Amino acid sequence: MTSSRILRDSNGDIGEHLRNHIHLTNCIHLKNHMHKNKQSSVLTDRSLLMRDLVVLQRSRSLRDPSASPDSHSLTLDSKGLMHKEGRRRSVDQNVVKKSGLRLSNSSPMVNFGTSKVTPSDEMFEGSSRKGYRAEDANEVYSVASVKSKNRVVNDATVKTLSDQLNEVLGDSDDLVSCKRRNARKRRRFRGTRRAARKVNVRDSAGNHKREVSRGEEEDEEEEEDREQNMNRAAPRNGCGIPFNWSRIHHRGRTFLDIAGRSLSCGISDPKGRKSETDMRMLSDSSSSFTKSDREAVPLLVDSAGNEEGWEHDYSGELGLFADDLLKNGKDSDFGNRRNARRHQSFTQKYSPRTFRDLVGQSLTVQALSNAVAKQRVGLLYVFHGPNGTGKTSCARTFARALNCHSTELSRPCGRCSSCVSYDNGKNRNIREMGPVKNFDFERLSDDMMMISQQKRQHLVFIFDDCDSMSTHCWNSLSKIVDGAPRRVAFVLVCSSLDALPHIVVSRCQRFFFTKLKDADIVDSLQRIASKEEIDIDEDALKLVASKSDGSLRDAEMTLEQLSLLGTRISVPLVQEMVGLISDEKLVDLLDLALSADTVNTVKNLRILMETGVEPLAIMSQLATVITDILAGSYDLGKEQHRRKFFRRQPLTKKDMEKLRQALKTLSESEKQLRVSNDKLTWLTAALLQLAPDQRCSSSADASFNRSPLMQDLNPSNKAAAEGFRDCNGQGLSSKKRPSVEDIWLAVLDKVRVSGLREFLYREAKIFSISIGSAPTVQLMFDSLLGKSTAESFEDHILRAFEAVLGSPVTLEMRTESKKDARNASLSPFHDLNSRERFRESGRSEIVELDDESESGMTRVRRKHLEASKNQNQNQNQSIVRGKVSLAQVIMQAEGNSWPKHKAVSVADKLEHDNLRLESRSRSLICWKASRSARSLKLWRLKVRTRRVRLHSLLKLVSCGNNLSTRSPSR
Ligand SMILES: Nc1ncnc2c1ncn2[C@@H]1O[C@H](COP(=O)(O)OP(=O)(O)OP(=O)(O)O)[C@@H](O)[C@H]1O
Ligand SMILES: [Zn+2]
Repeated sequence: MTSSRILRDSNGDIGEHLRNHIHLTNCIHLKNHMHKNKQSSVLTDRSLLMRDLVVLQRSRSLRDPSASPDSHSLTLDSKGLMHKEGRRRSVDQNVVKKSGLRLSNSSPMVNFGTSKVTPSDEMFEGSSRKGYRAEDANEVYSVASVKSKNRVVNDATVKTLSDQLNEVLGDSDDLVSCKRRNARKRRRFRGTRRAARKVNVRDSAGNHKREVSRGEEEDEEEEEDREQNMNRAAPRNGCGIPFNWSRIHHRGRTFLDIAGRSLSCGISDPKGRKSETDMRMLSDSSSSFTKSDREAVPLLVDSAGNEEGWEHDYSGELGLFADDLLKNGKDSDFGNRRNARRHQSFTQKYSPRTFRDLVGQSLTVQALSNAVAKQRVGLLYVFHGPNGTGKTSCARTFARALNCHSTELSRPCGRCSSCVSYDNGKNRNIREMGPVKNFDFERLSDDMMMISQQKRQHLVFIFDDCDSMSTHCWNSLSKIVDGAPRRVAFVLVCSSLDALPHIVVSRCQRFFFTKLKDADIVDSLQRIASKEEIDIDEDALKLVASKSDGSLRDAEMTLEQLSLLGTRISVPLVQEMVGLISDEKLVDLLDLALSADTVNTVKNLRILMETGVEPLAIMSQLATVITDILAGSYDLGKEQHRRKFFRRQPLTKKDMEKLRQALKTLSESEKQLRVSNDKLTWLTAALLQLAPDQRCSSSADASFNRSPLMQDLNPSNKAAAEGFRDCNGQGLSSKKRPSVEDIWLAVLDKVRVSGLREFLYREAKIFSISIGSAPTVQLMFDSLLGKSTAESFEDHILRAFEAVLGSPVTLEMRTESKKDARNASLSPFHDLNSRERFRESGRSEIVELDDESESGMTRVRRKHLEASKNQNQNQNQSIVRGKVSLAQVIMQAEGNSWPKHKAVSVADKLEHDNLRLESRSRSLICWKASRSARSLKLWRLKVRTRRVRLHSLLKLVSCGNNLSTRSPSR
């Protein structure tokens, strides 16, 4: 009953036609006829038929029932289905019986194929095929049936059609001549498969772009051209499905190949291919490639057939094509295909298909869609901009729009034959080249000529990552461009124009693809998340967006990764997944830094770094957190109790100002961090600068302030720094300024070996300490012997310094130069031992090395000088004799109310006597030391110095202003 319904075609002849196709392939064929006759009465049975076809198809994978006494005992995967679809099975039998073929009696299923072919079959098949030449198509099925009857199949392995095909191809080892045929067959088959593959490749994200080997493409083209010619010879009234669909399942021999190519199915298609729906089934019918394309068009499309529950129930080739078809059937931007057999990444699945789908590139989209609408198409386009912003997708959309046939819908419509053939990877008017070095443009001239004969068609070449093209390649492009006919366009895609030759770029319409705004990315992600039913917090989406740096592709990839976790996606989860530090930890770190807790800041930072997070990432996250706090969008309430700086809520105006300064410091340091090889040190230094008190003072001051020393020192020792002021003239609390002696005592205290401690106490003194990004300590010894003794304990000494200063230290040991020694002997203290001299020295001189490469992180050198007991009295002398900065002179001038002329003359003297203003760095070096030491020092400074910083110069100038404007009043 049902079978008769199936066979009843509105034209009355489909049943007859089907007799010619009792073969799996023809199930597909049959399906196509069903599809084509949508309006016919068969329509109502389509879904039923589809199930039948699936059953038929499955039967290919079954054990050959002829080997089994029970022809109806179906096994393996189709078993369940067969039980369920028992009625359908009888239908199939009827179909077969009605066809009146010489089929096996054992089971109708047998006739649709077997899973294993033996060499004897090969021979048999070879001979039986001979008969085919003289006979009509029916005979093929006779052959098939006889073949199946004679098969001895013991193999119960389920094989897909492609497996079987491969096997068939592999079987032909014995015949050399077969190999070539098979190779060709394989290629042809690959051609059909490529339709499927191409879609994937082209849809893929930029990183999976298709790389076309020209040679391969040419081969394919030649092959297709041949087919095209053959197909032209086929009867025009055929159904359009070349017979070689059957061929691939029949290990065709050479003559069959040829016959297959030239034979077209004999059924006429009364409705033709005019309707839009039918056009979707075919390839680009208006192009000259129509007929060759047609054969690779998947045949199993039917929206009615795509019922839930079995739409992906196909296996083997049928499944492959059905899957492709389902995919291609979706012409909207967001498909909702579920349970897809082959996984598509989000970037493939949600790749923009129309201009409307392109996010955040409105100007480009507007210009290009207008160019399409007004037919004002240029020859050369270049799409450039950051990665993952839609350049390639836009190029494809543009190419599709240029070739789209639709007059009603906005182009590209996704429905016309051109659009569909593109989706199937068969539109040869759109050529996409992956990153290529060389490309033979001259070979395109034929294609170009051809396109000029096709109406309303454009030949579009997309060169992805075109910056990889060689000079030769560019030259030939510019040559061909001059003579290119109308309706040819080249779209060059690259991230930067820099690598492209000007001669080409200047002839291009240039479209810059901006980084996408976070809001746009969030919107897109939200759409995907709801389509994919991903449970994700909005804040988490925002974080993903902000982390993807304007690249929607990156964002989509992250979302996909997160979706695999299978739980609700929250901010901390995202942070962990993308290697970010949780906000809580960041605020803790910020709190320590802002409250000048050096040791814990450094410790915490190290712990964070151990998780493998990048210093730059921490820095930018810190900046983000500060911005959030400033904007009031960060809730500090949660962990308030265990924090210092953030304990007070709400933050005062002063606190906010400190945060603002901290943000500024971080943003300045970020530039240095980017170019530095020692990012961690820079980050540490930057963090240590965040403490409010160090804004205009040096980082060293701050380091001292927060070093463990500060907790240990006896306040009475801290008087040494009294009178010192920072460059703004603001006095720093003496409590916060330990003397060098204090440091030395603390260090000695930390030395674990008591003999060593004694020895150092007697023999050594700190010559200088520079604290900043890379603290350096110079220890001075009285004798070479003392120095070499100390050197053998360098590790201990170093550890002691590091413990006190809270960061890695560079230790240099030296002996006093002869000159120093002579001076020392002349000095009133020469008879004192070093320790006593140390004590006597009293006050440190500070030299500011405002190294431009360390902008804002002024390195301070505390020098141990011969002290002057009467500071005022010996002021001039100490300036000249010691190492001082201009800033210090200014401070001194202010502190002592010098008259202007005195300050100026002292400054002048300084300039002449003491200053070395490095041309490149503006480092202010006040140096009074031996020539060799000086050159060493200068060399070290140069190493550290990178660029001139204007604002540092300005700072100097403003210091100078202070000197001249303030002093006169006194
Ligand atoms: N502007 C956009 N609109 C919509 N989707 C986008 C956009 N940009 C990127 N995407 C998503 O990212 C994927 C990759 O985009 P595409 O390859 O076009 O970017 P691209 O700029 O060419 O990148 P690349 O420079 O790395 O090749 C797309 O498939 C899409 O899912
Ligand atoms: Zn279209």
